[in-house]
Amino acid sequence: MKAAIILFPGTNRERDMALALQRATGHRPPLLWHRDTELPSGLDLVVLPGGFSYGDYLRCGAMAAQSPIMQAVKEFAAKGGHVLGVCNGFQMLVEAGLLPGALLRNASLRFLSMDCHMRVERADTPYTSRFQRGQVFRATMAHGDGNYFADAATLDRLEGDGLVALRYATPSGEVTEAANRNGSARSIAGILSPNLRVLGLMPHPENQVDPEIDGTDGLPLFESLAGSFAAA
Ligand SMILES: NC(=O)CC[C@H](N)C(=O)O
Repeated sequence: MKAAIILFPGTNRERDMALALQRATGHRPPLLWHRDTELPSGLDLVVLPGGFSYGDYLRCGAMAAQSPIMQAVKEFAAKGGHVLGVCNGFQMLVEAGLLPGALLRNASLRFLSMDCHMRVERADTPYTSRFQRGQVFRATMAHGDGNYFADAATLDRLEGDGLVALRYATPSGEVTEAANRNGSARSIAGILSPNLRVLGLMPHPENQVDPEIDGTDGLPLFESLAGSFAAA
């Protein structure tokens, strides 16, 4: 799998993301600067990592979505390329119109830095094939604006088309209000594009990829990706 990670001013999770991808694929992806206008040829996956791009002034991700590289990312996605956005990267994907909805301020109006659990809603996607459907995994959330919002028609379409990839849940897999710490609509933690190739999620699976640091709950996501390209 040939992946690249895009760096914006204020991105801070690119190294963790590179290590997670390296763990799954055996090689370290290059970093691209947001002012680049082209993606390397033969790329399989573009990653928009977390952070505080442009200091979160305006809305999180709104300015990054206007960066020169985003035009190339949109073209890449339109041609069927895989794009993963985590946290600030998810915010960029919605700001760029690659995924629907918006990430509002957390319902508590507080920045949340804590572990959460997510339930895998479908395991037949390039990002989740190494999980079981209904499996719960732990990840770290660290965001001020992670409260997923979309109008009822959009939420119904996402649900009806099976595009809700991940939902906040208890460790035993129940979707409860208490498990949904940021107040997201329908407890949505991550959504997919209709072709299942663009995934945005708020928690950080790249935090849990090393048994010696904080376990490997997030590793199957990266292994799923690596596996889907190895099989291609
Ligand atoms: N860790 C992140 O990517 C945080 C995203 C964004 N800065 C927020 O606070 O919501």
